[in-house]
Amino acid sequence: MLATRDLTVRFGGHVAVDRVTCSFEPGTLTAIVGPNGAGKTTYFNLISGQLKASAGEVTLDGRDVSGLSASERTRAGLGRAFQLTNLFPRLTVLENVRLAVQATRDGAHRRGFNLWSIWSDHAGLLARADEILAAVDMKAKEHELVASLPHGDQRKLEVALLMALEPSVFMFDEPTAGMNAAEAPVILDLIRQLKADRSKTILLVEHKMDVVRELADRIIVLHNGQLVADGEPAEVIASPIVQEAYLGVAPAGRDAQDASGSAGRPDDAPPHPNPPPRGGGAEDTRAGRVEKP
Ligand SMILES: Nc1ncnc2c1ncn2[C@@H]1O[C@H](COP(=O)(O)OP(=O)(O)OP(=O)(O)O)[C@@H](O)[C@H]1O
Repeated sequence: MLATRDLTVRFGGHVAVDRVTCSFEPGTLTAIVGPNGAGKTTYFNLISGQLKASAGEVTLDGRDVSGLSASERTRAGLGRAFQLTNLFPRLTVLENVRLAVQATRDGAHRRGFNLWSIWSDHAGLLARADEILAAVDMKAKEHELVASLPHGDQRKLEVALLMALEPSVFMFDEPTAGMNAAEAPVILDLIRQLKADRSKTILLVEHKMDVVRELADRIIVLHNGQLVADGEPAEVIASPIVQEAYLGVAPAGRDAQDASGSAGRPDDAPPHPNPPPRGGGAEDTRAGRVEKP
Protein backbone atom coordinates (compact mmCIF):
# COMPACT_ATOMS: atom_id res chain seq x y z
CA MET A 1 0.00 0.00 0.00
CA LEU A 2 1.12 3.51 -0.85
CA ALA A 3 0.43 6.22 1.69
CA THR A 4 1.24 9.85 2.35
CA ARG A 5 1.07 11.41 5.77
CA ASP A 6 0.86 15.18 6.25
CA LEU A 7 2.74 15.57 2.98
CA THR A 8 3.57 19.23 2.46
CA VAL A 9 5.68 21.35 0.16
CA ARG A 10 6.19 25.10 0.29
CA PHE A 11 7.57 27.26 -2.48
CA GLY A 12 8.56 30.42 -0.64
CA GLY A 13 5.37 31.51 1.06
CA HIS A 14 3.12 29.37 -1.15
CA VAL A 15 2.00 26.00 0.20
CA ALA A 16 1.44 23.98 -2.99
CA VAL A 17 0.63 20.71 -1.17
CA ASP A 18 -0.71 21.13 2.30
CA ARG A 19 -0.65 18.26 4.82
CA VAL A 20 -2.13 15.65 2.50
CA THR A 21 -2.80 12.37 4.28
CA CYS A 22 -4.12 9.61 2.06
CA SER A 23 -3.55 5.93 1.31
CA PHE A 24 -3.94 4.01 -1.92
CA GLU A 25 -4.69 0.29 -1.98
CA PRO A 26 -3.69 -2.35 -4.51
CA GLY A 27 -6.44 -3.19 -6.97
CA THR A 28 -7.77 0.36 -6.85
CA LEU A 29 -7.61 3.15 -9.39
CA THR A 30 -7.77 6.52 -7.67
CA ALA A 31 -8.33 9.61 -9.78
CA ILE A 32 -6.86 12.84 -8.46
CA VAL A 33 -8.82 15.84 -9.65
CA GLY A 34 -8.97 19.54 -8.90
CA PRO A 35 -8.80 22.91 -10.62
CA ASN A 36 -5.66 24.16 -12.37
CA GLY A 37 -2.93 24.90 -9.86
CA ALA A 38 -4.60 22.77 -7.16
CA GLY A 39 -1.38 20.84 -6.52
CA LYS A 40 -2.07 17.55 -8.34
CA THR A 41 1.19 17.34 -10.27
CA THR A 42 3.14 18.63 -7.29
CA TYR A 43 1.59 15.87 -5.15
CA PHE A 44 2.71 13.35 -7.79
CA ASN A 45 6.20 14.86 -7.77
CA LEU A 46 6.38 14.46 -4.01
CA ILE A 47 5.27 10.82 -4.18
CA SER A 48 7.63 9.88 -6.99
CA GLY A 49 10.55 11.77 -5.48
CA GLN A 50 10.97 14.42 -8.18
CA LEU A 51 10.39 16.97 -5.44
CA LYS A 52 11.53 16.87 -1.85
CA ALA A 53 8.80 17.44 0.70
CA SER A 54 9.03 20.28 3.22
CA ALA A 55 7.27 18.02 5.74
CA GLY A 56 5.42 14.73 6.00
CA GLU A 57 6.22 11.29 4.62
CA VAL A 58 5.57 8.83 1.83
CA THR A 59 5.42 5.14 2.67
CA LEU A 60 5.30 2.12 0.41
CA ASP A 61 4.25 -1.16 1.98
CA GLY A 62 4.96 0.32 5.37
CA ARG A 63 8.48 1.44 4.44
CA ASP A 64 9.26 5.14 4.67
CA VAL A 65 10.60 6.08 1.22
CA SER A 66 10.66 9.84 1.85
CA GLY A 67 14.45 9.93 1.98
CA LEU A 68 14.89 8.02 -1.31
CA SER A 69 15.70 9.62 -4.65
CA ALA A 70 13.30 9.31 -7.59
CA SER A 71 15.27 6.43 -9.12
CA GLU A 72 15.44 4.60 -5.80
CA ARG A 73 11.67 4.96 -5.47
CA THR A 74 11.27 3.55 -8.98
CA ARG A 75 13.34 0.55 -7.94
CA ALA A 76 11.16 0.20 -4.85
CA GLY A 77 8.11 -0.18 -7.13
CA LEU A 78 6.79 3.33 -7.71
CA GLY A 79 6.38 3.73 -11.46
CA ARG A 80 5.52 6.98 -13.10
CA ALA A 81 4.75 7.57 -16.78
CA PHE A 82 5.51 11.17 -17.54
CA GLN A 83 8.99 11.65 -18.79
CA LEU A 84 9.48 12.07 -22.49
CA THR A 85 13.02 12.76 -21.32
CA ASN A 86 13.30 9.11 -20.26
CA LEU A 87 13.17 8.00 -23.87
CA PHE A 88 16.37 7.50 -25.86
CA PRO A 89 15.61 9.57 -28.97
CA ARG A 90 18.41 8.13 -31.13
CA LEU A 91 17.39 4.53 -30.50
CA THR A 92 14.49 2.74 -32.09
CA VAL A 93 11.18 2.04 -30.38
CA LEU A 94 12.11 -1.62 -29.93
CA GLU A 95 15.56 -0.77 -28.53
CA ASN A 96 13.97 1.54 -25.96
CA VAL A 97 11.53 -1.11 -24.77
CA ARG A 98 14.18 -3.82 -24.79
CA LEU A 99 16.44 -1.71 -22.58
CA ALA A 100 13.62 -1.19 -20.09
CA VAL A 101 12.88 -4.92 -20.07
CA GLN A 102 16.59 -5.70 -19.61
CA ALA A 103 16.81 -3.28 -16.73
CA THR A 104 13.88 -4.99 -15.05
CA ARG A 105 14.32 -8.66 -15.84
CA ASP A 106 14.95 -10.84 -12.83
CA GLY A 107 14.99 -7.78 -10.66
CA ALA A 108 18.13 -6.52 -12.43
CA HIS A 109 17.02 -2.96 -11.78
CA ARG A 110 17.01 -3.76 -8.11
CA ARG A 111 20.46 -5.42 -8.10
CA GLY A 112 22.26 -3.60 -10.89
CA PHE A 113 23.05 -4.95 -14.36
CA ASN A 114 24.30 -8.48 -14.85
CA LEU A 115 25.26 -8.86 -18.49
CA TRP A 116 25.42 -12.64 -18.29
CA SER A 117 21.84 -13.00 -17.03
CA ILE A 118 20.70 -10.51 -19.67
CA TRP A 119 22.28 -12.27 -22.65
CA SER A 120 21.49 -15.76 -21.42
CA ASP A 121 17.82 -14.89 -21.79
CA HIS A 122 17.97 -12.83 -24.95
CA ALA A 123 14.99 -14.59 -26.55
CA GLY A 124 12.93 -14.07 -23.41
CA LEU A 125 13.75 -10.36 -23.39
CA LEU A 126 12.75 -9.94 -27.00
CA ALA A 127 9.52 -11.85 -26.45
CA ARG A 128 8.60 -9.60 -23.54
CA ALA A 129 9.50 -6.43 -25.50
CA ASP A 130 7.37 -7.76 -28.34
CA GLU A 131 4.43 -8.37 -26.03
CA ILE A 132 4.63 -4.84 -24.63
CA LEU A 133 4.85 -3.25 -28.07
CA ALA A 134 1.79 -5.20 -29.15
CA ALA A 135 -0.07 -4.02 -26.05
CA VAL A 136 0.56 -0.38 -26.90
CA ASP A 137 -0.18 -0.99 -30.58
CA MET A 138 3.31 0.02 -31.72
CA LYS A 139 4.62 -3.15 -33.38
CA ALA A 140 4.42 -1.52 -36.80
CA LYS A 141 6.75 1.25 -35.63
CA GLU A 142 9.27 -0.83 -33.72
CA HIS A 143 12.18 0.02 -36.02
CA GLU A 144 11.49 3.75 -36.14
CA LEU A 145 13.76 6.17 -34.32
CA VAL A 146 12.06 7.62 -31.28
CA ALA A 147 13.09 11.16 -32.28
CA SER A 148 11.02 10.85 -35.44
CA LEU A 149 7.82 9.71 -33.70
CA PRO A 150 4.84 12.04 -33.35
CA HIS A 151 4.04 13.24 -29.84
CA GLY A 152 1.19 10.76 -29.30
CA ASP A 153 3.43 7.80 -30.13
CA GLN A 154 6.14 9.06 -27.81
CA ARG A 155 3.58 9.19 -25.01
CA LYS A 156 2.45 5.65 -25.81
CA LEU A 157 6.07 4.60 -25.63
CA GLU A 158 6.37 6.13 -22.16
CA VAL A 159 3.55 3.87 -21.05
CA ALA A 160 5.30 0.91 -22.69
CA LEU A 161 8.46 1.64 -20.71
CA LEU A 162 6.46 1.93 -17.53
CA MET A 163 4.86 -1.46 -18.19
CA ALA A 164 8.31 -2.94 -18.80
CA LEU A 165 9.41 -1.81 -15.35
CA GLU A 166 6.55 -3.81 -13.79
CA PRO A 167 5.98 -1.46 -10.86
CA SER A 168 3.49 -2.14 -8.10
CA VAL A 169 2.23 1.45 -8.27
CA PHE A 170 1.40 3.04 -11.64
CA MET A 171 1.17 6.82 -11.69
CA PHE A 172 -0.34 8.49 -14.74
CA ASP A 173 -0.40 12.28 -15.09
CA GLU A 174 -2.88 13.15 -17.85
CA PRO A 175 -1.81 10.13 -19.91
CA THR A 176 -3.81 11.04 -23.00
CA ALA A 177 -2.91 14.74 -23.12
CA GLY A 178 -1.81 15.72 -26.61
CA MET A 179 -3.03 12.45 -28.15
CA ASN A 180 -5.39 12.27 -31.07
CA ALA A 181 -8.71 10.42 -31.11
CA ALA A 182 -7.09 7.23 -32.41
CA GLU A 183 -4.24 7.17 -29.89
CA ALA A 184 -6.06 7.92 -26.62
CA PRO A 185 -8.22 4.74 -26.59
CA VAL A 186 -5.10 2.55 -26.73
CA ILE A 187 -3.77 4.10 -23.53
CA LEU A 188 -7.15 3.98 -21.82
CA ASP A 189 -7.43 0.30 -22.75
CA LEU A 190 -4.05 -0.35 -21.20
CA ILE A 191 -5.09 1.34 -18.00
CA ARG A 192 -8.27 -0.78 -18.01
CA GLN A 193 -6.11 -3.91 -18.38
CA LEU A 194 -3.86 -2.86 -15.51
CA LYS A 195 -6.96 -2.32 -13.41
CA ALA A 196 -8.29 -5.75 -14.29
CA ASP A 197 -5.10 -7.25 -12.85
CA ARG A 198 -6.37 -6.17 -9.37
CA SER A 199 -2.88 -6.31 -7.86
CA LYS A 200 -1.72 -2.90 -9.03
CA THR A 201 -2.21 0.42 -7.33
CA ILE A 202 -3.08 3.03 -9.95
CA LEU A 203 -3.08 6.80 -9.50
CA LEU A 204 -4.43 8.95 -12.28
CA VAL A 205 -4.35 12.74 -12.55
CA GLU A 206 -6.96 13.54 -15.13
CA HIS A 207 -9.00 16.56 -16.19
CA LYS A 208 -11.37 14.68 -18.49
CA MET A 209 -14.31 13.81 -16.30
CA ASP A 210 -15.68 11.19 -18.71
CA VAL A 211 -12.41 9.28 -18.35
CA VAL A 212 -12.45 9.70 -14.58
CA ARG A 213 -16.07 8.58 -14.37
CA GLU A 214 -15.35 5.44 -16.33
CA LEU A 215 -12.05 4.37 -14.79
CA ALA A 216 -11.97 5.53 -11.20
CA ASP A 217 -12.88 3.36 -8.21
CA ARG A 218 -12.33 6.38 -6.03
CA ILE A 219 -11.76 10.10 -6.50
CA ILE A 220 -9.82 12.48 -4.33
CA VAL A 221 -10.08 16.23 -4.85
CA LEU A 222 -7.23 18.64 -4.25
CA HIS A 223 -7.93 22.33 -3.94
CA ASN A 224 -5.35 24.94 -2.95
CA GLY A 225 -3.03 22.06 -2.07
CA GLN A 226 -5.45 20.52 0.39
CA LEU A 227 -7.34 17.27 0.16
CA VAL A 228 -10.92 18.47 0.29
CA ALA A 229 -12.92 15.41 -0.76
CA ASP A 230 -12.33 11.68 -0.97
CA GLY A 231 -14.87 9.02 -1.83
CA GLU A 232 -16.85 7.01 -4.34
CA PRO A 233 -16.86 8.55 -7.83
CA ALA A 234 -20.61 9.20 -7.96
CA GLU A 235 -20.55 10.86 -4.55
CA VAL A 236 -17.53 13.05 -5.27
CA ILE A 237 -18.65 13.99 -8.80
CA ALA A 238 -21.96 15.14 -7.33
CA SER A 239 -20.17 17.31 -4.77
CA PRO A 240 -20.40 21.09 -5.26
CA ILE A 241 -16.64 21.48 -5.56
CA VAL A 242 -16.44 19.14 -8.55
CA GLN A 243 -19.71 20.28 -10.07
CA GLU A 244 -18.52 23.84 -10.11
CA ALA A 245 -14.88 23.35 -11.02
CA TYR A 246 -15.55 20.96 -13.87
CA LEU A 247 -19.10 21.43 -14.97
CA GLY A 248 -19.58 25.13 -14.25
CA VAL A 249 -22.57 24.47 -12.00
CA ALA A 250 -22.92 27.10 -9.28
CA PRO A 251 -23.73 25.97 -5.75
CA ALA A 252 -27.26 26.82 -4.58
CA GLY A 253 -27.58 30.41 -3.44
CA ARG A 254 -24.94 31.79 -5.79
CA ASP A 255 -26.13 34.01 -8.61
CA ALA A 256 -25.11 33.45 -12.20
CA GLN A 257 -22.63 36.30 -12.26
CA ASP A 258 -20.74 34.89 -9.29
CA ALA A 259 -20.63 31.50 -10.90
CA SER A 260 -18.64 32.79 -13.86
CA GLY A 261 -16.21 34.72 -11.67
CA SER A 262 -12.62 33.77 -11.02
CA ALA A 263 -12.33 34.10 -7.26
CA GLY A 264 -10.41 31.30 -5.63
CA ARG A 265 -7.71 31.42 -8.32
CA PRO A 266 -4.25 32.56 -7.29
CA ASP A 267 -3.80 36.19 -8.32
CA ASP A 268 -1.08 35.36 -10.78
CA ALA A 269 -2.83 32.38 -12.35
CA PRO A 270 -4.03 32.56 -15.95
CA PRO A 271 -7.79 32.69 -16.53
CA HIS A 272 -9.31 29.25 -16.28
CA PRO A 273 -12.09 28.06 -18.57
CA ASN A 274 -13.72 26.26 -15.63
CA PRO A 275 -13.09 28.56 -12.69
CA PRO A 276 -12.37 26.84 -9.39
CA PRO A 277 -14.88 27.25 -6.62
CA ARG A 278 -14.76 30.10 -4.18
CA GLY A 279 -13.89 29.42 -0.62
CA GLY A 280 -13.14 25.70 -1.00
CA GLY A 281 -12.81 23.64 2.14
CA ALA A 282 -15.46 21.78 4.04
CA GLU A 283 -18.38 23.97 3.04
CA ASP A 284 -17.89 23.27 -0.61
CA THR A 285 -17.60 19.53 -0.33
CA ARG A 286 -20.61 18.49 1.61
CA ALA A 287 -21.37 15.61 -0.73
CA GLY A 288 -17.75 14.39 -0.64
CA ARG A 289 -16.17 12.81 2.38
CA VAL A 290 -14.45 15.88 3.77
CA GLU A 291 -10.95 15.21 5.01
CA LYS A 292 -9.81 18.68 5.97
CA PRO A 293 -11.56 21.90 6.76
N1 LIG B 1 8.74 24.42 -8.66
C1 LIG B 1 7.78 25.29 -8.31
N2 LIG B 1 8.10 26.51 -7.83
C2 LIG B 1 7.14 27.39 -7.44
N3 LIG B 1 5.82 27.14 -7.52
C3 LIG B 1 5.46 25.94 -7.99
C4 LIG B 1 6.40 24.96 -8.42
N4 LIG B 1 5.72 23.85 -8.84
C5 LIG B 1 4.41 24.14 -8.69
N5 LIG B 1 4.25 25.38 -8.19
C6 LIG B 1 2.98 26.02 -7.87
O1 LIG B 1 2.24 25.11 -7.08
C7 LIG B 1 0.86 25.16 -7.40
C8 LIG B 1 0.36 23.79 -7.79
O2 LIG B 1 0.85 23.46 -9.08
P1 LIG B 1 0.54 22.08 -9.79
O3 LIG B 1 1.24 22.09 -11.11
O4 LIG B 1 0.86 20.98 -8.87
O5 LIG B 1 -1.02 22.16 -9.99
P2 LIG B 1 -1.96 21.15 -10.79
O6 LIG B 1 -3.12 20.87 -9.93
O7 LIG B 1 -1.18 19.99 -11.28
O8 LIG B 1 -2.40 22.07 -12.02
P3 LIG B 1 -2.77 21.68 -13.52
O9 LIG B 1 -4.08 20.97 -13.47
O10 LIG B 1 -2.87 23.01 -14.19
O11 LIG B 1 -1.67 20.82 -14.06
C9 LIG B 1 0.72 26.21 -8.50
O12 LIG B 1 0.35 27.43 -7.91
C10 LIG B 1 2.10 26.27 -9.09
O13 LIG B 1 2.35 27.54 -9.66
